[in-house]
Amino acid sequence: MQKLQLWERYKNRLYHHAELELSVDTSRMNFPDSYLDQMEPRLQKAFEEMAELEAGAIANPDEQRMVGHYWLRAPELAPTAELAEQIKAALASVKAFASSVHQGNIAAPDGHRFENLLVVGIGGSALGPQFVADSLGSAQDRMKVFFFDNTDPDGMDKVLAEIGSGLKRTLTVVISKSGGTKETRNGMLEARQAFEKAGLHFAAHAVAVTGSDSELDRTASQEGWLGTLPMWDWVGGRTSVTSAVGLLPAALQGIDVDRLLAGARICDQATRSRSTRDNPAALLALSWFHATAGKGERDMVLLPYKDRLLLFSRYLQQLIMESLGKELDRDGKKVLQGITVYGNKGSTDQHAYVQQLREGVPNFFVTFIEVLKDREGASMLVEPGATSGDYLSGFFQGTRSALYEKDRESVTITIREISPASIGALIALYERAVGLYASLINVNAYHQPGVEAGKKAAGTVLKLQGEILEMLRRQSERDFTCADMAMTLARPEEVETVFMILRHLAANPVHGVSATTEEKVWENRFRAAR
Ligand SMILES: O=P(O)(O)OC[C@H]1O[C@H](O)[C@H](O)[C@@H](O)[C@@H]1O
Repeated sequence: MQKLQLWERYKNRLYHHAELELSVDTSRMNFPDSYLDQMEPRLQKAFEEMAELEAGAIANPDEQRMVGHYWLRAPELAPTAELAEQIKAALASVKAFASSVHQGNIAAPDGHRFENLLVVGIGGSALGPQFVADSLGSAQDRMKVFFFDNTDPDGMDKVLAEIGSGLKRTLTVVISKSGGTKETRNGMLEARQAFEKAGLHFAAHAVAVTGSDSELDRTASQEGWLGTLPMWDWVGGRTSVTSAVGLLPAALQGIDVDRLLAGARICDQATRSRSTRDNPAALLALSWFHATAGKGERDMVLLPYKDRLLLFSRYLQQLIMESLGKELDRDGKKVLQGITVYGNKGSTDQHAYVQQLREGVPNFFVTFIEVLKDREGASMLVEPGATSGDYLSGFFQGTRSALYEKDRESVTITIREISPASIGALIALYERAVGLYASLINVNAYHQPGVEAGKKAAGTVLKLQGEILEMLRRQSERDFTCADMAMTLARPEEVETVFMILRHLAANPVHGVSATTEEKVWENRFRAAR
């Protein structure tokens, strides 16, 4: 298509929201103009399902749950007055807690204000808080934020080393909706040990965000933590960033959570429109449907031209892939659905994988995110008439054109600046797009049955490890190959798992297991150290 024709298509298709200063440009998606009309009946059905969801329908039938993240930004829309009150009360508690911490009314045991924040969580209980912290943080933050988002001991040591002697002025927020996630429990225990080693009483440094009466809730109350903020079963982990999960860390960091919520609320209003052309989330969902043939046939590459949006693709990976990646559709038919999401940031990726995007396997579409405002304050000229930010803009436009010339399609989202409101709007935009797209492809976006399999299998491995350790200790006079051990435990079919457990045990001193080094690594002999 010629440049001027594309310009016409740009003007024809551009969605712009004046108050949010947000645009969605689908002109570089090659669907015909008739596509929207053709998809209209399916879209209307999706809008209807969304309205039912917002009115409190059981939108997650597998878990018999309502899906209410939109109410978090507009409590008056919650289906009962009681829920509305709970949402308002939780927000008030978040703000009151953060303000007490900032004012020193809730202080470190040495009487000083808390200066650091250690957030312990995983999945939806970490990705949203991390994205918000990274996109909106600054040198003026009220607290410096750190994360434990895994059960990797070395990763935790690295964070603790960074905090160093600052631990005595560190507040720990442990976040888990279910309150039973092992990685988070381990992170909490490791944090507690670090505090105790430093002679500090963990409970005086800890606050929880969790569901009522969860394991974490009970621990927090038995040990007398500083507080507990609620999570509800009608908020999914991956859509929990506008609940206390995201708001408490953000408020403690000093981010204006009211503006974040306001941005999300305004975007929610816009994406409730049943007029497809006026609904930016519907336009995104339709673009995804077009690009992937409604079957995940192409990957979604996210290229935000802004360092502060680096973690957006990681955040969206969970939101999109956990919501859409489903074996069965809502009628129980095998569909193997999903959209693969990856990306970092432009212009950086230009020097990494954009080569393949332009010339290699055409199995993707791009979402560019353009941010008009370069920085606070003035910019130097890096050459006559051009700043670093002008270059960033030039590289964005150049890549968009270069890809389009080679028939690589893209959507561009433009925002004026990075602010709590625009981050809230981006979050809400994608939450809605995922919900609408899930309706279009008839999958339940609000459950994650596949995640349980790995958790159960990990439980089996840990149980087998217990049996192996017991056997090594009981028969400490002898050594075992993995095959011996599997036979001795009467689990010959588990020999590979036994080998992997033994190899890991011997690599770490805590269990007191030693290994010989044989020519073939699977013939190594293991014994309990005497
Ligand atoms: O908040 P939690 O209950 O600890 O859950 C943390 C994460 O764990 C799971 O594996 C789910 O798949 C995620 O959706 C969830 O966000």
